[in-house]
Amino acid sequence: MNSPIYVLGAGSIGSLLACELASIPSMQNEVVLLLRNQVRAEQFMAKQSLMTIERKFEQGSPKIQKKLKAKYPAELNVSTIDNLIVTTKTVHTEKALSNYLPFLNENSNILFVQNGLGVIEHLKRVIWTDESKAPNLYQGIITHGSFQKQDFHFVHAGLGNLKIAKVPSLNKSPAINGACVMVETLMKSRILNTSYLPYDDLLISQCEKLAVNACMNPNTAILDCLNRELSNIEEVKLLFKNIITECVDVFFKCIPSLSENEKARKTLVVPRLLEMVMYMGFVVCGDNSSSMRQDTLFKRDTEIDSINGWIVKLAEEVGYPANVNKTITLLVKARTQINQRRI
Ligand SMILES: NC(=O)C1=CN([C@@H]2O[C@H](COP(=O)(O)OP(=O)(O)OC[C@H]3O[C@@H](n4cnc5c(N)ncnc54)[C@H](OP(=O)(O)O)[C@@H]3O)[C@@H](O)[C@H]2O)C=CC1
Ligand SMILES: CC(C)(CO)C(=O)C(=O)O
Repeated sequence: MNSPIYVLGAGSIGSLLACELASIPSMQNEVVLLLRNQVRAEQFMAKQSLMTIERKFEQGSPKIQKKLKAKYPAELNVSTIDNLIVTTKTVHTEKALSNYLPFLNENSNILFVQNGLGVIEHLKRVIWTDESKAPNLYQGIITHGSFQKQDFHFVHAGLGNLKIAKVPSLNKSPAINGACVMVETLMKSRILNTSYLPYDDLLISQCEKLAVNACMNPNTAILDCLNRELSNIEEVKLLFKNIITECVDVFFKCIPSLSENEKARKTLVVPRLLEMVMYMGFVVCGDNSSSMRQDTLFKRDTEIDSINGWIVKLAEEVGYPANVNKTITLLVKARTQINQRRI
């Protein structure tokens, strides 16, 4: 790798990716965290610039510690950022990215590893309006589970995978649509289990993950419960079925590339997605407190607008009444404000 990989969003997922990258021999001094401000940078330095990841899925929960470089906007002294991974929550993406736009150009590679949909489309509308000058954009879908134990100390609780695809661009030649060196480097990590897919295949996975998040995240936040507490309740199963039915209708009404895709037609079907949601939510991640419940408990804004809210937004554009997802979205926003008002 002849230029650093910057990680914007050194939280549960960003820190996991940064440490796994730093574990690759050729990358030891080539991973740079982009922290929010000088205070955060000083807090990291107070930890001797060590990031800790506990591998809970391995015998004895071994800790890996990596000494990482870290910068904040005012002290970044480079001409360009060639490779950037964005792992902020979706709701913070635009503001976080705004500090680094002067360093990004049409040759830069940006990988977004986030739940939900709509972020890249939004950034293309408000920042990269001329696609010929936009960076090479990649979308990542991650099923690893990670949570913060202490500042700059995270627990890699669930072993999963990372799927990546190049987001199609009208102005980029097909040659550029292959995996860049940053993606190839991520694929060298055994733990991350990274694969590079055609975009149409990734989009199907992204919709599957959205169905899981659209059911599990808001309802655990609204009802303030662990994932597994929603299991074996007929009313929850019916609610999930209604949420997923609206999601599937919107997928095929609003995303042309999906409606023309035979594989999508066979994969994104309600009964199959309902079983996947309950397996992922109640079994694989049953003991988790969902990221959205954690955000409401810690008085943080949630990603609801990129999940159920994105379904509602697309549905409104075609006059489809996604009333279940609309109600869920409103309830999460009410729960968020109730918690934020509490002393
Ligand atoms: N955690 C998980 O298990 C999973 C998460 N995901 C998805 O991955 C994405 C990231 O989630 P996760 O890692 O859990 O989120 P976290 O909240 O743990 O991390 C987000 C990080 O972004 C940082 N950040 C926010 N604004 C800025 C800014 N302006 N400049 C620099 N840094 C900033 C925060 O910094 P600070 O510490 O200073 O607030 C925080 O460390 C989300 O879309 C999530 O849904 C997907 C699958 C599983
Ligand atoms: C699958 C699930 C719901 C696991 O908690 C998740 O992705 C999240 O919490 O964001």
